[in-house]
Amino acid sequence: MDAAELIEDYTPGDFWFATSRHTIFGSGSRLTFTDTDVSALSDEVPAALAGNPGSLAVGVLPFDTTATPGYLVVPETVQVTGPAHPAAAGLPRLTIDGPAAVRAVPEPVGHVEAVARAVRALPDRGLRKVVLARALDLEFPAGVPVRSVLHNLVKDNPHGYTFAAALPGDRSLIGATPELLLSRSGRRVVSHPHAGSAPRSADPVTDRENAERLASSRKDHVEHAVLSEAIVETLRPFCRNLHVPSSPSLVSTPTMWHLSTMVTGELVDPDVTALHLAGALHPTPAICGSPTEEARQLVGELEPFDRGYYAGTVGWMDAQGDGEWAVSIRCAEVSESRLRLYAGGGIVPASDPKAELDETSAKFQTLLRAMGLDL
Ligand SMILES: C=C(O[C@@H]1C=C(C(=O)O)C=C[C@H]1O)C(=O)O
Repeated sequence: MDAAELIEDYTPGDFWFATSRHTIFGSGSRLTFTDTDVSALSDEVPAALAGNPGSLAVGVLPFDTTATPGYLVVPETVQVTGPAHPAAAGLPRLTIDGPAAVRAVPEPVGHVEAVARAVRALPDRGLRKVVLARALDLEFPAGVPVRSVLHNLVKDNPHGYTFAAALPGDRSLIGATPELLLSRSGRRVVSHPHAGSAPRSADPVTDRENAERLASSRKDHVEHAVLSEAIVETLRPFCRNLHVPSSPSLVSTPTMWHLSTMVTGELVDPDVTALHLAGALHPTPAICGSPTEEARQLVGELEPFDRGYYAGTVGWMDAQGDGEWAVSIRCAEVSESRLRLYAGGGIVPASDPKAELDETSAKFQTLLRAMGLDL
């Protein structure tokens, strides 16, 4: 069965991870690991996989790994097939009945105020960058049509990582992110951090202008450098031959332009697993800030909600320690009848609060489009 057909078998609770290389689909749970200690998970999961060469562990780490448990399962069955695209582009678009209610958390004006406070707080607290997010709560009294949303997300997103993962309490995390936190294949390690953003436009001239403005924006290059430096600093002790391009590249999703840097390296110790490296990198300044602890503190003061599994990581690891972990952004947490959608952006001293609000609105489009909504 190819991935475009496999998507029809998805039901909430399953694991779905589609990349341009392959599609991983896991069902049921043979073992479950849940812990607020990432280093404990990094020990327990490989130990449980050892001796089962074909087995995989799949799941999520939250934004705040000390407050919210990481959640990984060894599925009963795993199917690995080729990439969903190009076949998925030919899937029909599924119609989704609109939500009964939509609520912004905070209201847009509240996010503008929070960004303005963050801009003022940065120099006072010695921060180079902080990432602030907002949420949209959508109510679907007849139940969130998770499979249809995932189907449309897969159809719309040929690149990056389109995912659905089980969360504790019969909830799911669903989204399509462009950003790779970490992959490991044998000794080869890759991280593809993204920071610096501009919206896509249906008008090709405006679209090109947005891209060019981003490519030459000093503010966005500063925001990006804070991130790429942190990734390199964390990976350096683990790697030899770390390759870091001297300047970021312009990349796009169907809804956003970004600056990105493809970092590659070779592991010194081949026993260091993908999950261990992902845990060492997380939370990066793509979704938290720098310095990390001070930024996390400011996020807690300025955001009126718990991020849960947004701005964490989602992925898989096998018995050899290979795996892929994507940054869980452009995503929503789904329960029976409620979908909470999140979007954030990096704030540096040169950030403009209204532009930051617009950036989060543009980032919501990944999920809103998949639901056929124009909000
Ligand atoms: C935090 C998000 O995105 C991150 C923030 C970016 C930015 O500030 O420019 C760009 C890509 C992501 O690393 C999000 O989409 O919610």
